Order: sequence, then structure tokens, then C-alpha cells
Amino acid sequence: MKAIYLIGFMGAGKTTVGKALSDKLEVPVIDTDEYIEREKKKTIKAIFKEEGEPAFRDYESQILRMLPKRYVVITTGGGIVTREENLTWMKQNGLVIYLYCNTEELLKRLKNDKTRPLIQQNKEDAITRLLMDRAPLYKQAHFTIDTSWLNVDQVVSRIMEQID
Ligand SMILES: Nc1ncnc2c1ncn2[C@@H]1O[C@H](COP(=O)(O)OP(=O)(O)OP(=O)(O)O)[C@@H](O)[C@H]1O
Ligand SMILES: O=C(O)C1=C[C@@H](O)[C@@H](O)[C@H](O)C1
Ligand SMILES: [Mg+2]
Repeated sequence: MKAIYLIGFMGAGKTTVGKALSDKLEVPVIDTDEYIEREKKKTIKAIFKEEGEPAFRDYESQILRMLPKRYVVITTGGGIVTREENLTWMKQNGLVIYLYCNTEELLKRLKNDKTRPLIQQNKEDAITRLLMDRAPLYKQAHFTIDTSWLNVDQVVSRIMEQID
């Protein structure tokens, strides 16, 4: 089994769905955000504040290349595709699945979020703008699942149907 990479916007459910998918497939799951926080012993918020976004993107790109490429589910940070070479790399090394979610539902899921530095002010505007910028990148995934009206188990089932 080639690695499965979940990509998509903050709140699309990559981390949550990835955990459930890894249980179903009986393979480990690695979340790039959690990996970076553990490795650097800092929260993402602190990394953004103290070192800046480009440093975080460097860590993300480095870690992606170190992770296993077989028998694993990899859940990525929402901005991993902003370095387009990361997208190319994931497509070459595994199956890339875009978890899409519409803005209204994203807002509901992220309403009380305090951990994601890029959406702390003017949440709706920030989500709309970032999603518009990134949509052409996310859409380059091998396939897309619209999670807006699905619960976590339903998203996992859709993925299982596609990879069977
Ligand atoms: N299909 C879903 N339906 C309803 N709520 C969901 C769904 N998927 C995820 N959520 C909820 O949305 C929130 C964000 O989910 P999650 O952290 O998995 O997103 P993410 O895609 O990993 O975001 P990020 O890019 O910031 O890491 C969580 O509270 C989670 O429980
Ligand atoms: O979409 C983004 O740019 C981000 C998403 C999160 O997963 C984290 O990687 C961080 O908050 C940045
Ligand atoms: Mg996540």
C-alpha cells in the first residue's frame, strides 16, 4: 500500500478523518502538524509568532520528505500545498486525497478555534481568501471528497470505496 496523504483546508477534517482511516486500514497515521510540534517542542502558534511562517513551511517540507511512503496515512497541515513542490512530491509518492469543505461549514467547525494563526482575525474573510488562493492547488489531488455534509465515518467510507 502506497502512503495516503490527506490534504485540504483547516477544518476540513484531515487530522480527525486520518485517525479513523488509520484504524480502519490498520496502518499508522502521522500528522505533520503534531509531528512538528513534538519535534520543536512548541505549538504551531508559537512557531509562527517567534520564527515566522516561512520557517514553519520549511519544517513542513523537510518533515514530509522524511516520513514513510508505504503502509501509512499522512495527515498534512492545511498550507502544505503552498509550496507547490510538496504537492508534486506527495503525488509522486502516494495517493493524494483532497478533503473539501464549504466556507459556511468550515466557519462552524472553526468558530472557537484559537490554535490556527492564519485565521485568528476576520475569520470569514481569512477563510474565503485563503481557500480561493489554494483551491487550484488542492484540486490537483488524485481525488476529492466533499465533506461538507458528511460525518467523519461517512468520509472514511467514501475513501474506502475509492481505494478498494
Ligand atoms: N466531517 C466532519 N463533520 C463535522 N465536524 C468535523 C468533521 N471533520 C472534522 N470535524 C471537526 O472540525 C474540527 C477541525 O477538524 P480537524 O482538526 O480534523 O481539521 P484539519 O483538516 O486537520 O485542520 P488543520 O489543517 O488545521 O490541521 C474538529 O473539531 C473536528 O472534530
Ligand atoms: O492552512 C494553514 O496554513 C495551516 C493549517 C494548519 O494545519 C497548521 O499547519 C497551521 O495552522 C497553518
Ligand atoms: Mg489537522
